[in-house]
Amino acid sequence: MTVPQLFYFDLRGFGEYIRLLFRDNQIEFEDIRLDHEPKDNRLDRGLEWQELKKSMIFGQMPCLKHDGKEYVQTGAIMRHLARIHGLNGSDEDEATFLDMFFEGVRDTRKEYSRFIYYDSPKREEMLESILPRDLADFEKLMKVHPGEFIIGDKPNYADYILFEELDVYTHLYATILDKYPSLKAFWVKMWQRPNLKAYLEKRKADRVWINAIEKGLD
Ligand SMILES: N[C@@H](CCC(=O)N[C@@H](CS)C(=O)NCC(=O)O)C(=O)O
Repeated sequence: MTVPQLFYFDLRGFGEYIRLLFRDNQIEFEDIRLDHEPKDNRLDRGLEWQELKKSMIFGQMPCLKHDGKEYVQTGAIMRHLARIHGLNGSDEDEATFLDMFFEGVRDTRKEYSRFIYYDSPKREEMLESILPRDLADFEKLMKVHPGEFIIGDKPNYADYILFEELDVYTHLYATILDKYPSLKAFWVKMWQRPNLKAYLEKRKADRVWINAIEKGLD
């Protein structure tokens, strides 16, 4: 059994959900971060994205390589890891609930990406309309199952995307979670998890980008 290799840019982005899952569960992996700057495409370990892109199944990352196999598409990678590491709930119903959460959070992320890259929606629309609408939905869903996480007392795979995206939104507006007590408690709890804490603090100190530098976020 070899160590899985995660290929992604030197950003948080979609790759961060996978990194958080690995870190929190103390699963050894190689975090291969390619330089995302188009100006000089010299990449980590001499890899060059435009070159590597040609070998990627859909020409994009994240990509997980393990034991001679290649997995792409963020959701597929997360669910693959969820199934093999017991992070997919305890039955079909819970697994589907986690999928609903995952897809819902991704839909919000699509709006965020359009804001970041195309300035449409505008910041005001994100803060005054899109995020309040979506966060209220997540807050409601968060209460369906007892416990501090999406389901019960331990994170499953969808908890990592939820945590990452909530964290990104606090960079947009620091107190954005204050109106959503379950989401805020969850976000605080995740920050305190011992295996994540050290990584998150280092990430903060390293100022790893959240695809938002254009908007002056850090
Ligand atoms: N549907 C894919 C989308 C992946 C994607 O958009 N990857 C972007 C980075 S977040 C990428 O590789 N961009 C570089 C390129 O397209 O050349 C997924 O969910 O993983």
